[in-house]
Amino acid sequence: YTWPSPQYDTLEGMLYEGRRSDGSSLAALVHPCRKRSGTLASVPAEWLRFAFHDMATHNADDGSGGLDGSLAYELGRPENFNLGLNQTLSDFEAYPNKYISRADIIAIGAVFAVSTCGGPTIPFRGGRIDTWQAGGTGTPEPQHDLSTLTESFRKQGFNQAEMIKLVACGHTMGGVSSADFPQLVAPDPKSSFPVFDDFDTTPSFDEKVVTEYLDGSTQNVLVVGANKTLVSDLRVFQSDNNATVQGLTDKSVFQSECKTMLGRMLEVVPKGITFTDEITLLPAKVTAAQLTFEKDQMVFKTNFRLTQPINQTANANRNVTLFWCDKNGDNKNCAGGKTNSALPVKKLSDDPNVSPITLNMGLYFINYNYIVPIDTAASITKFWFQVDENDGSKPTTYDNGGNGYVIDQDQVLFVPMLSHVDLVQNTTSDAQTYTNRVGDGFTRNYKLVVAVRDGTNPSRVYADATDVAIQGFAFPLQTQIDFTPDSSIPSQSGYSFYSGKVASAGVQLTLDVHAEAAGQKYTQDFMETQELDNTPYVKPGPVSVTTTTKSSAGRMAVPNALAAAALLVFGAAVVRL
Ligand code: HEM
Repeated sequence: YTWPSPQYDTLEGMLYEGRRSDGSSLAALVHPCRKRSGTLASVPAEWLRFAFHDMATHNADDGSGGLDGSLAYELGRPENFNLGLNQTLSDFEAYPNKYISRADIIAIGAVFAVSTCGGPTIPFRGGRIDTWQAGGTGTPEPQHDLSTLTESFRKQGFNQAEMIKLVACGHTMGGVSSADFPQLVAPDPKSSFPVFDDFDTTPSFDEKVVTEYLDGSTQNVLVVGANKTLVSDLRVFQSDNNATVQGLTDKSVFQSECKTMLGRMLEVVPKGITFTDEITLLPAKVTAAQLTFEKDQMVFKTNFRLTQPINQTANANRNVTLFWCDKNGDNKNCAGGKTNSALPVKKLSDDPNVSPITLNMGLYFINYNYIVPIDTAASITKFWFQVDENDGSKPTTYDNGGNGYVIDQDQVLFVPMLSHVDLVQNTTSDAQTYTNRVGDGFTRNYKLVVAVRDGTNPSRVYADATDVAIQGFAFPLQTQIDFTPDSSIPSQSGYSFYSGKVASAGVQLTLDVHAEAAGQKYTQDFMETQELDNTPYVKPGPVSVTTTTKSSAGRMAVPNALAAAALLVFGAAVVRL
């Protein structure tokens, strides 16, 4: 792993922090093994079933279908009539973006669902690609006979024993609803909510579905229901004389078989898709690195995330220091032996419940936030971190494998604090000009500002704008915005400002900002727009400049401790002005 790996970084964040960067949490919708308010339906069961039904239209014979988000357009089919599937769709709407497809969100949802209810942690790889239309058919239904069911699973890529395992692993959570199958579950005339008959006696992800079936105590209506046409679990489980289910009664075998089978299920995708590597937790992670302007000052903002075992507090004496080198001038790339450094402006500890996956690993996160002023003439070329526990042990340097975390350009910079969004109802004439909107929602009208470094002389300043997080999984926004010089914003410290406009019905617009100049293209990738001029302003922290006596250019000779005698420490104002 080398930073930046934007797709990996984004998927890792969603999986292990369970939320978008603005804090909006996907994991909190399902964790801890939640029931929905009102219906008291099992949210994890609904999410797991959603993944199964999206996948189930895969056809191994021609490689079509699979986990591709097509279920969003198939909810009108009888096999998908279910309130839970519709609610799950709206649970997921706000989370996909340029780097996390809707289908990846569906898979992550299934991983969370299993894990938060005591099931195994299913390994996750990303890279699924979305479709924006309904796909083929073939989802199994309870009235299907055994050969139809077996054929349906064969097309999904599973043999008979695997079918049995998958059904057992799926039907350990949730149950059958009187709203959908009144022939199996009698509605309660006194209640406005449907009645759920659970598949087994526990809401958790466990082997009870199998052991209760085998010991004859099961209340699973797909086994013991009065309507014998609809008892598909009985047909499936006994199709090999119970041999496969008998192999699933042990707790740890059930967990490990389901980990394998559900892991495979989540990787049934249309042909031609290349998965990422398995997304494993990054023990030390740089997030939200951005060079921008805030209140007439160029600033560099970033966050450094460390893990901490639950039940252990982080060492209170620990110093986590951000270091960086100038990009221009005498001290270019720290060649003059001078290194800039700063301590965090904020330290935030995450709740261990941030994601069921991280919780199950026994970890939580500590985030060190940095905001430092950058002199525009000197600018910044790369940064790194040093963690000093101040307990006599050697400090640890995190420098991206030796090269530092490189900021590859300062020619074009997105300026969230000067950008603005207005939320307008779709009925207003302003929104009518925007064709890609959903009937009943809102449109966000954005005014976006970028700073262009003087001397760049761009022939074009523009952004690729993407918004996939749209209500009802409407066709996503993928468009280009042109930016033009904006004389209403005074230029400052060698930068001039450009602005552009876009409208989106979604809630997660991101921008890849570009400036083209003299055959060069400068890009700031994946800039988020959730906070814009509502970004809370935090004054940049003080900067120190440390001078090392022996600094070999190119190699990062990090001073051992800021307090070491050889170092000269100044306040920012002293050094920079
Ligand atoms: C023979 C294949 C299958 C059939 C015929 C089948 C049928 C059903 C039926 C009729 C329901 C009740 C739905 C309702 O009340 O609206 C249900 C629920 C459920 N199914 Fe399946 N299913 C099959 C396989 C699977 C698989 C392979 C999984 C996942 C791995 C799965 C996961 C679930 C879950 C989690 C629920 C509970 C949903 C809730 O409580 O909201 N099913 N299934």
